[in-house]
Amino acid sequence: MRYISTRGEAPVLNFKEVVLTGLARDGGLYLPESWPQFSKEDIQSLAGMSYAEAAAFLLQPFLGDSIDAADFRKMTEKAYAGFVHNAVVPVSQLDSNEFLMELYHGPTLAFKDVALQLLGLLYDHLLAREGKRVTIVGATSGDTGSAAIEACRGREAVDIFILHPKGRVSEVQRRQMTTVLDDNVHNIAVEGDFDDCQAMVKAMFNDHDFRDSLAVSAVNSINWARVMAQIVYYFTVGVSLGAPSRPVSFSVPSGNFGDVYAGYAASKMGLPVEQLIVATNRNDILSRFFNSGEYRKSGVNPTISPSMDIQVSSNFERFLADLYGRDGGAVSDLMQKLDSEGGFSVNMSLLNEGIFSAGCCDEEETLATIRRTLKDSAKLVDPHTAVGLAVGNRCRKNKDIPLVTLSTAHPAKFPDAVEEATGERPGLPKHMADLFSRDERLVDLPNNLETVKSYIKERARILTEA
Ligand SMILES: Cc1ncc(COP(=O)(O)O)c(C=O)c1O
Ligand SMILES: N[C@@H](CCOP(=O)(O)O)C(=O)O
Repeated sequence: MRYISTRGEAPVLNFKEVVLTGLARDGGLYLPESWPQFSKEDIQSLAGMSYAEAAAFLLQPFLGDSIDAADFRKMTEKAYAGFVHNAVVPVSQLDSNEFLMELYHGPTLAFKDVALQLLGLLYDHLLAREGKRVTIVGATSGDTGSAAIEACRGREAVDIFILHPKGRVSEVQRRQMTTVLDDNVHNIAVEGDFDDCQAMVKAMFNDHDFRDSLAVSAVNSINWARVMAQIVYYFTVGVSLGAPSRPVSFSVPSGNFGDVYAGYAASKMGLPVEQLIVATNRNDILSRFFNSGEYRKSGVNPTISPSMDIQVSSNFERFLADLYGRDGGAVSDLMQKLDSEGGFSVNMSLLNEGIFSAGCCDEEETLATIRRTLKDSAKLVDPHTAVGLAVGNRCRKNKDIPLVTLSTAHPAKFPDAVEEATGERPGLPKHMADLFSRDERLVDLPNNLETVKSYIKERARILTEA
């Protein structure tokens, strides 16, 4: 499998290179040159497989000859061994044809673990073989950071620097990151919002001297391996609800457009998907786009679903690349317009035939949905999941087709919102019970690219131990 940049100007890479590279050198994102195809029989065969087996089976075509199949199979087994539920991603039923995909049974209680537990092992495997080291630089609105830190802590070949928007993640999310005291872990609280953090990370990749001297790599969904690993659960859950014999719809709480893009990839690979519903909080650039064709930035508003407080969605560029027939020049022009004019429009006729629908959910509806889900289905959900449930119900076109809402985080990560909605304060699981008494280590830095770069350069072992 070969990987090309959305902007068409960066070198074509193989899987190993794409995992270690992160953002393409032309500022674009890598994506596979073509989508692997799975027949009905292939998809049906997933029914008899464990999650780890299904992951190895579905992801094999993306690896090319970068990783031996038997080695990769061992990696998927190890990656998912730490999930507390044997099914890894179980499904629960809320109503007659409504389901929750429970993505929060990994070590940090959010869907990010599904991909990052595997990515940590991929780094080990690919770096050890060549005796290399990388400096990971990532941005988080709360969940990617802790999942990436958990996956990379203590790894000799990796230093990890995570930027989060100061005061804009939940206290549980912050502590999950800042109480990891391994020497290779660095937490930076930036005076700004998530978009500022993500823009700084991208700027570091676009500074070629900086990225080359530090061997900068990415744990955000700009790294293709992140999106790739997220494709698997659409298939396993789809099959458990009758695919490939009948289609399934998914409602996906969305911010950076990585998770829902993985669902789109699954449909391109052969999974029968009726609807992919993009559910946003009041940071609604994606919902506005799918309903009007206009993609236009506005300021980020803090909400009770803080991990989706995003207005510039990284993976949207991957979707644009497909929308424009992989025309790198057209994608570059649109991304340039986004920078210089704050937005752009696409012709609605390009979107009308697609499987996407979209909507947004305000704070009141989010709280009401948490409350109603507990009352009607005896299930406590987090605010991100509630956004998915509310919008999914509004945008659903056919009630005979199963609707699966992705439950992207455990309610205990957002205890204040859940308590406000229901009066119940969800407790942390045993392995995190002492989270609030652990020591924290982090640094506060201004929203200034050069200051953050200097901080990283002074600490990255690839430079200090050279
Ligand atoms: C709990 C939770 N739900 C939903 C999302 C949105 O996912 P994506 O950024 O892939 O659209 C995030 C952040 O990524 C998240 O942490
Ligand atoms: N919601 C995310 C934001 C980063 O998204 P990513 O999927 O690109 O890593 C978070 O919780 O950090």
